[in-house]
Amino acid sequence: MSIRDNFKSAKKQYEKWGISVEDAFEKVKKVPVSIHCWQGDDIGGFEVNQQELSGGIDVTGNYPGKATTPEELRSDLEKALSLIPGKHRINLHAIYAETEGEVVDRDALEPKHFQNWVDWAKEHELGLDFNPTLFSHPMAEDGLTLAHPDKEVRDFWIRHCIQSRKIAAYFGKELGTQALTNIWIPDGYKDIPSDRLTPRQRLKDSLDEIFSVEINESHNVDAVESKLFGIGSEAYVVGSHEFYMGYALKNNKLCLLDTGHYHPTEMVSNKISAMLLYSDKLALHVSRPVRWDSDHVVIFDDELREIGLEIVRNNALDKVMIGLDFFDASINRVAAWTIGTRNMIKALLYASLLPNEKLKELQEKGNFTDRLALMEEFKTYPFGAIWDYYCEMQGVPVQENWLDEVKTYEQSVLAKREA
Ligand SMILES: C[C@H](O)[C@H](O)[C@@H](O)C(=O)CO
Ligand SMILES: [Mn+2]
Repeated sequence: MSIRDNFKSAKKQYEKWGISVEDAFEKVKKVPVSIHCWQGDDIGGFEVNQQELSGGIDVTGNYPGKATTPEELRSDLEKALSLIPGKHRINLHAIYAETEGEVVDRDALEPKHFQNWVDWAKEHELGLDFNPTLFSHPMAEDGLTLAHPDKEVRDFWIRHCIQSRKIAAYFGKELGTQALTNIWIPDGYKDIPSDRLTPRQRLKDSLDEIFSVEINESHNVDAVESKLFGIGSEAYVVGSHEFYMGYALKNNKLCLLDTGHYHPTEMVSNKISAMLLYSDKLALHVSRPVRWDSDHVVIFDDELREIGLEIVRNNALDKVMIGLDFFDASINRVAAWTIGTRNMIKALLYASLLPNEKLKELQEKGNFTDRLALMEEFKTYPFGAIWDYYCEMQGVPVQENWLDEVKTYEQSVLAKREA
């Protein structure tokens, strides 16, 4: 049977429940996923004085073919994008600036240092998002940045964040699509602090200073990303969830929830509806923590499906800004992007093909037997045939056929790069 024949027969099964597959396609097709550039080079970046990765995050693996220039990274992204259905965004970190061999410190970065990215994004009709990089830098050596006791250090990072927002606003203006600037800082302590309040007070003051600079909101929106712990900040993280949730609500900023930044049994899917009751928008870093914030490639697992469901059934596709954040250097990096991003989109399509209204109704009536039965049965509905047809319609490889393209790219491009 052809992809189309499989699709036609699968579609009938969903239609039994009044589910329009075409409507689901239309809905999902419009959702941009912000694809993080840093999977392509293990968060190395292109600074002239490149520093070791710091900030309590780690990339493991040494798969050959890592991008070492902006051109290589963009070429790898293009390859991945050609295998992913839909139109998406690319998420940059400040360390991906191109300064033509000149040493430009982070607090002096300007939009012009990202002009190549903007030109490339225009050419490929992509939106761009941005992150100031408050790690892998001598000024972040002791693991403290915006909450540092030394005002000179704080001021340096405040300037960097202000510049970052200006860069993102430039992206938004040039590309005609609002950029998201997400601030994540590593600040914390390895061991039990004797004062939790003072660093948090300093972080609050630093953020106030950063956001006191007015930026055109139609070009840029700001988010703050919390974390539970990192390597070297096991006992205390200044920017905890409660800290940023309070800050974001009070100051009209977006909370960014990274799925790897909570206690292992605490699920981001369970937070979305609660947070959307109090803020119009929310941002995500979809990742896969394996026992810790390990940033494994996103797979089509229970939590990803649940995140998709929470976004879809609460009509929040335009309220939740979906970004990815994983980095695996033990596998082909183009494949990593392709797997993780296809899975994210797959989860949204899966969620759009559930009888969500009926399931809500069953819950309201207290009919938990039917609710569970249907939710379980739908897991083995012929979703694969629908997904395959969606990929075909979107002009990207069906099933694992994309892997052949990655292998060809590996042989013809990645394998020729210097180790
Ligand atoms: C590159 C990092 O993953 C990113 O800046 C941050 O979002 C994070 O999740 C740190 O754990
Ligand atoms: Mn993150």
